[in-house]
Amino acid sequence: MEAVTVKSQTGATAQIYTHGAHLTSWISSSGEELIFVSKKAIFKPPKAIRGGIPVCFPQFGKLGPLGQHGFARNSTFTVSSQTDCSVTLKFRPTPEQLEEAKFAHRFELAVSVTLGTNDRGEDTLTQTLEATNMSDAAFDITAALHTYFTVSSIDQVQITGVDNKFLDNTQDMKESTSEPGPVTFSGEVDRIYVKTPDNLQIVDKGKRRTITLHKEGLPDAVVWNPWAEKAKAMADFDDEEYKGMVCLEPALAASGPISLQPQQQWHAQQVLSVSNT
Ligand SMILES: O=P(O)(O)OC[C@H]1O[C@H](O)[C@H](O)[C@@H](O)[C@@H]1O
Repeated sequence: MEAVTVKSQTGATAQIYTHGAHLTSWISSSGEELIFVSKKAIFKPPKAIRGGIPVCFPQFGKLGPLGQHGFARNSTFTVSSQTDCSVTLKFRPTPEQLEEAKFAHRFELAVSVTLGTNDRGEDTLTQTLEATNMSDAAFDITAALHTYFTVSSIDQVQITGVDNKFLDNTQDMKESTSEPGPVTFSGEVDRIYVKTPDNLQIVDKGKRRTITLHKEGLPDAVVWNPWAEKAKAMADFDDEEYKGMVCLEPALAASGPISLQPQQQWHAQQVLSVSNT
């Protein structure tokens, strides 16, 4: 499978597969891998790669009639432009792909990844989505950047920025509440936090590292760790790997869908930055 590598001026790198415009690695300028990919991941289309950043589009999860997380992550993109530190990949489904996905509308989805630094000198990764409705009727979209972060140990991790109310996907999206304060992990977590602030953090005490996730156009945030039982049930995920990963996914999920009118464009992005504490 074809992949592109981009490099920042400070030596950070990222790898993006054309299959799904799927980012599978982001190595900081100090040489740390920040993204989790399962050692059992299957690199064979149309299967989505387990880990990295699957692009969920035009549907998040089961929030619509399509297959889980839509079909962009199962489809091959083409590289439309590239520089040393940036790449843009595009996907325009063919009539056959639309038929197979049972989706009636033509669209183009562009995914860009750009590496840089912010004004504090921290490594940044900016990932943008730009969708254009190329059909003559409106259609509904939900979406997510399903980001798998690698962590020292899940019991050393806290997610801050979300409040304590969420929809619990382990209980049919029941409205639930946790203790106030950061999210911690001691069992399966599969939650949609609706309309969160746009800055969220993954605080990894074990690695003494904080990743800040700034999102735009993606009002919700999904937090996921499958824990032991679900890990065992996934063929492309090793039984113990849940201890070394967490997903924090900026999403247009429960706040959606958005109706995209003919010729209308929709933009969204996440900017990840990393600091050592
Ligand atoms: O197995 P996948 O289709 O890649 O989905 C992996 C996970 O994605 C999201 O985080 C959902 O909230 C979970 O319910 C789902 O299990």
